[in-house]
Amino acid sequence: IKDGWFAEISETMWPGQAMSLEVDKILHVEKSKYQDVLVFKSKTYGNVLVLDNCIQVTERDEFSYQEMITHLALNSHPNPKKALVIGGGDGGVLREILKHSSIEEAWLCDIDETVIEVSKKYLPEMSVSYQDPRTKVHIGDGFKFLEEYKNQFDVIITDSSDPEGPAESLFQKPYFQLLKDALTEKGVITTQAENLWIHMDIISKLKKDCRDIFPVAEYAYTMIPTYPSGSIGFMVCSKDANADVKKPIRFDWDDDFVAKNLKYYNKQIHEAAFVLPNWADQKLNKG
Ligand SMILES: NCCCCCc1nc2ccccc2[nH]1
Repeated sequence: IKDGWFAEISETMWPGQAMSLEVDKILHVEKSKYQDVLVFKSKTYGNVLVLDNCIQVTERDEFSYQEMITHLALNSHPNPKKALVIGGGDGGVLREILKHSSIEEAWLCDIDETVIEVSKKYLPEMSVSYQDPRTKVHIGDGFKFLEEYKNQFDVIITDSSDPEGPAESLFQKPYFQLLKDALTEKGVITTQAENLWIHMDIISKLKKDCRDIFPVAEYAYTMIPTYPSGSIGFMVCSKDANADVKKPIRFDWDDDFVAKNLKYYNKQIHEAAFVLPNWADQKLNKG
C-alpha cells in the first residue's frame, strides 16, 4: 500500500497492468500457513480481502462472481441436494448455494482457516452462511478431500484463487478427474477460470482438459470491476452428456425472491454468459 492506494501488481499473472483501490483503513495483516492475508476498508468498494497481493473479494461487487459461479451450476442440475465448495473461504458461494430450497447439505473445504476467520470478522454478509444448519466446513486440501469422497456431490464449485500459490493444483487435469469421480450421476461443476483478455492460454488448456474428462464443458463469464481486466470466467461442466449447461434447466425462484436475493443472475444472463466475442470464440472453440 503506497500513498493510500493498494495496487494489485503481478508481473507474472497480469503483466503491465494493475487494478488500484484507494485505502480508507487497514483492518488485518497476517501471514497464514499458506499465504499473506490482507483485509482493508476501501474508500468506494467496502471491505476488500487480498491473498498474496491478489484481490479475492470486495463487498461492493462480490455478488456478480458469487451468484454466477454458483447458479450457472445449480440451475444446470435437475435436483441438487448436496453441494461442495472447494476454496471460497469467504463464504459467499455457500450463501448462494443456500438460496436453493432443494439443498440439504452445503459443504465447504478450504485449505486456509485464517481466510474463514478473517471473513467471519470482516465480511459478515458473506460469512453469514457459516451459521446455516445445512453448512458443513472442512479445513484441508481440496485435492485430498476429493480423494476421500467418491460419488457424493450433485454440484461441486471450485472457488479458487489464482494458479500461482495454494490453488495451483486446482488448475491441473488430475483435479478434474477427481471432481468427476466425486460427483453423482448427473453432477455439475463450475470452476474459477480467469479472464479472456489476459489468460487465453490458461482458459484454452482448461477447456481442453475439461473436454477430455467431461462430456459437456463450456466457458462462461461475468463482469466484475475489481478482478483483472474487469471480468472473470468459469468452466461449467456436466457428467450428463445430454445436459445443455448454456440454458437454465431449473429456475425455482419467483419475481419477489429474485428482487430480494439476486442482484446479478437471471435466466437471460445465464444464457448470455456463454456468448463469446469473435476473437475469443475462435480461439476457444475453433483453435
Ligand atoms: N484474480 C481473480 C481471483 C478470483 C478469486 C476468487 C476467490 N475469492 C476467494 C476468497 C476466499 C477464498 C478463495 C477465493 N477465491
